[in-house]
Amino acid sequence: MSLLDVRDLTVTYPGGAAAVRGVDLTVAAGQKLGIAGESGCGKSTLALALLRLLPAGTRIGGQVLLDGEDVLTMKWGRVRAVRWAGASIVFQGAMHSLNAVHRVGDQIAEPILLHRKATPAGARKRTGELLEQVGLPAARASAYPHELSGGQRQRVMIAMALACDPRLIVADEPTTALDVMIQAQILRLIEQLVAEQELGLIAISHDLAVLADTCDRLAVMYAGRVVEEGPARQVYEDARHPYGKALSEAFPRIGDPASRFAPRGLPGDPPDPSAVPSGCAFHPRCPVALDSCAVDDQELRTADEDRRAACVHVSATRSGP
Ligand SMILES: Nc1ncnc2c1ncn2[C@@H]1O[C@H](COP(=O)(O)OP(=O)(O)OP(=O)(O)O)[C@@H](O)[C@H]1O
Repeated sequence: MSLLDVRDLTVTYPGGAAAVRGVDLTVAAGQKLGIAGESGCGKSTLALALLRLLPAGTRIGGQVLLDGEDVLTMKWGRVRAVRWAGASIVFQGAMHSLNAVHRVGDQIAEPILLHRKATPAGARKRTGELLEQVGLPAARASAYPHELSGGQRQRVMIAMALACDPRLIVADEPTTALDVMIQAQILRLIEQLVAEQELGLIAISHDLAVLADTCDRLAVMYAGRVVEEGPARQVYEDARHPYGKALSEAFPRIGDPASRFAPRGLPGDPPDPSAVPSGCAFHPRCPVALDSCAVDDQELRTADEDRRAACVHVSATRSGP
């Protein structure tokens, strides 16, 4: 059984924005899945739906099976426990997620006291261990968030996410606000923790190159759907869906000086989720769209062993459009 098994997940915000439209995903213990897509494609909504963190009135359909238990139908008391010990989220912008008036050690200790029923001394000890695990001295527990650098704060967020020994970490743009060197350090840290503890990881980013470097598998989202999925490097280097291709060409290719100087942009924007185009949602921006693409929607189908893509061209030729 997979650690996480998402089946036909749909999310519709109050007002009718269909931000996630029928997503299937699996993550095994020790596996790192990257989710890529431009801003507005539904990546954060998907992450929030996994732990039922969406605003009241949002309609969620499908199943989110964490160790076989459906998060979407469990009682709220159980959901709160699962949010720490089952799956934890590391958000972007640690400054906004940490409470400015409390010492970081107290913030890490809080879920340990609450969900692990630890004694204050036990929680303090565990907090020190967690800080060291993320590469900070245990004594930094007494610091306030503003006394730490951006990278250190993000390390604290990771320590907090690990506080109750979750099985799955969801990292939503965890390094976006950091400079490139610190980004790389934080990503290496997440990779190392995932490997050591056999955690599952969902890493969310608009940057396919970063995800290809960090993850085992990649799912590309467009207009609330996964349009392409497969082994990370293969999806990055040889995408089968025209959107995956455009996205990988929009970023400099690591180790390829020619493309570093000529990243191609992707004209237009993802659609408003309240008015998703008919047929394949990508057709208005697609360079290889057929007339039928405005009418016929495409399901994800096997493009090659271990790879899936939702494009009319995929079944026509093995190497795609
Ligand atoms: N509370 C809300 N009510 C209505 N629509 C929303 C709400 N939150 C997000 N949306 C819409 O849902 C769509 C998906 O947003 P989401 O934040 O999930 O995308 P994303 O791919 O994570 O983008 P980003 O990288 O900018 O976070 C967007 O069009 C957004 O405007």
